[in-house]
Formats: sequence, structure tokens, C-alpha cells
Amino acid sequence: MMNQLIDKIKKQNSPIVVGLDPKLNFVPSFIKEKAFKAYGKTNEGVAEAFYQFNKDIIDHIYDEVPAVKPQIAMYEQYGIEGIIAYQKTVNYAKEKGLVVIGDIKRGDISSTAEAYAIGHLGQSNIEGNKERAFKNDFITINPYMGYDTIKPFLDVCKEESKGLFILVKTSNPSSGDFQDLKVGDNYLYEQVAMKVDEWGREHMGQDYSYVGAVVGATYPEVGKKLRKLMPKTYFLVPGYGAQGGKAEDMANYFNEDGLGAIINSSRGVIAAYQKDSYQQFKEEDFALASRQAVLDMKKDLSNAL
Ligand SMILES: O=c1ccn([C@@H]2O[C@H](COP(=O)(O)O)[C@@H](O)[C@H]2O)c(=O)[nH]1
Repeated sequence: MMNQLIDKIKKQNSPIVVGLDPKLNFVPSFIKEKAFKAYGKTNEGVAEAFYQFNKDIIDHIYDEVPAVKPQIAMYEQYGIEGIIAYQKTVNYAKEKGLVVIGDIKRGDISSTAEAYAIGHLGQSNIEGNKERAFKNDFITINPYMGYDTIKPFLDVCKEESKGLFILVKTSNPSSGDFQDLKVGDNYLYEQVAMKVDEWGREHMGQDYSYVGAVVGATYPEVGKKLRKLMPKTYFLVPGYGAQGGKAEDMANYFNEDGLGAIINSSRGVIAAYQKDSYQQFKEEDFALASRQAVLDMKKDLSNAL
């Protein structure tokens, strides 16, 4: 799957992933009103509104970006109906040929990790009948509990040709509370990076491993250091745009082959029509504004890289 992602990045000249993180106040009123008329102001109503919102955005961006990253929390808060909207979003993105990174950030003891891995990347075996719950190509996972909790994910990835992005240095303001603690001569994030690199070497695609790393756009000096420490690891880089990550710093996350990183923007794309800089777009043209935001991000990055 890493090879396919890289091929698409090269073909579209677009190291960009759009985060599908819907919020009710991002959804235009004409979509909300229709959904609420059909299902009421209920979880089902929100789920319908989110799906229609995502679908229109996907229709307007799928030819310009290789991947989308739905953030499961945005859906989960609306219960089963929200999860169904997440699943339908993943399915629709796959139908449009997009690579899907399920941002689920799981991690637990190995028996539980195995269930997460099967559910989000693999297939369950129901007395001989195989069933797939979610069609993600990659998921994000949390390495805090150590190797035995990572292994079930690696095993399913191998079986299914899927991939992972493991949290190494996150983009949030307090990411240093633990990640920047010194462990011997290294920072904790460096220790984790070395492990992710080691696990990845046993799970190589063509040039890059299918075990990737999450490295926040908001710490470009760390990005530069990690780029050297993990040359075969693809980086998923959240934090560009809404969190303050700048295009001029993104070169730090790429290798000399022009590859090695895929930059995420969620709010900056899906809620673009609400920004002053896109006020030429009316609410009903929200998806066109998202497309414009992708084109602008593409230009912004290619000028900087
Ligand atoms: O370190 C991390 C890890 C994950 N995220 C996720 O990425 C998006 C960012 O959204 P923006 O609107 O572009 O800020 C969101 O889903 C986060 O949960 C992250 O930001 N940082």
C-alpha cells in the first residue's frame, strides 16, 4: 500500500492528504436542513449531514490529492450513526480511488490490539466467513505500550498489504511533556523513532517501509532531525495551516528524492469557505472552496520544496 500511495503522490505531484474532520458548524445550512428534515436533530441527522458534506468535498478533490484522512473522533461522538457515516465516507473515498488513512490512534495489550487491527485494517473470520468492517489502507497507532502491542498491527498489515503511521512527535502544544523527556542521551521521541525505523526495516515496500511515522508540522527542527534518523520511513505530517505549520518549513520533512512525507490539512481545506481569504465562494460552493484550498496548498508547498 505504501507503494500505491507513493505512486499517486508522484502522478498527481501532490504530497497532500485532506483530513475529513467534519464538525456541525462546518456543514453548510442547506445540507444540515435537508438532513434534519429527514432525520431530525439527531445523531442520524448529523451522520447524514456529515456524509453528504464529505461526499461533495471528495468529488471536488479526488483528482488533485492522493489520500484522505478521516478522523474517527469527529464521527464517534455521534454514536453508531456517526460510525456509519465514517464507514460510508471511507467506502466512498475508496470508490473514488483515494488512499484512506483512518486516524484512529489505537494502542492496547496485544489481544485487544489484534481486534483493533482486524477491525480497522483486516477481516474478521466468522466461523469461516470473512467480513471486512472498515476499508482503510493505513491507520494511525500509538506506540506507548511497546512492541507486543504493535506486532498485531504489523501482522495484519503484512497479510493485507496495508500500512501504519505510528505517533513519534505530535503537533500539539504539550507534545513535549513526555515526548521531549531525555532518556539516556536521546529524547523520548528519538527513541521511539529508532524503534519505528527498526520495525519498518522488516516491512519494506519498494523504497519506503509501510510502517510510517506521525511527525508534527509545528516542530520543523525536530522534523529535520527525524528525517535523518529514519530515512526509509514515510512521514504523515499534521499541523500545517490551522495549527500554524508553514510551507517554508515543510522541506525539513522530505528526503532528497522529493518523497518521504505527506502533509495533512483538515480544517484548512474542509472549512475553507468560511475563511476570509475564500469569501468569493458562497456557502453552496463550499466544495469548490475546498478544491481551491487544495490547489493553493499544492502551490504553496511546491514553491517551498
Ligand atoms: O500530532 C498530531 C496527530 C494527529 N493530528 C490530527 O490531524 C488533524 C489535524 O487537523 P487540522 O485541522 O489540519 O489542524 C486532526 O485530525 C488531528 O487529530 C494532529 O493534528 N497532530
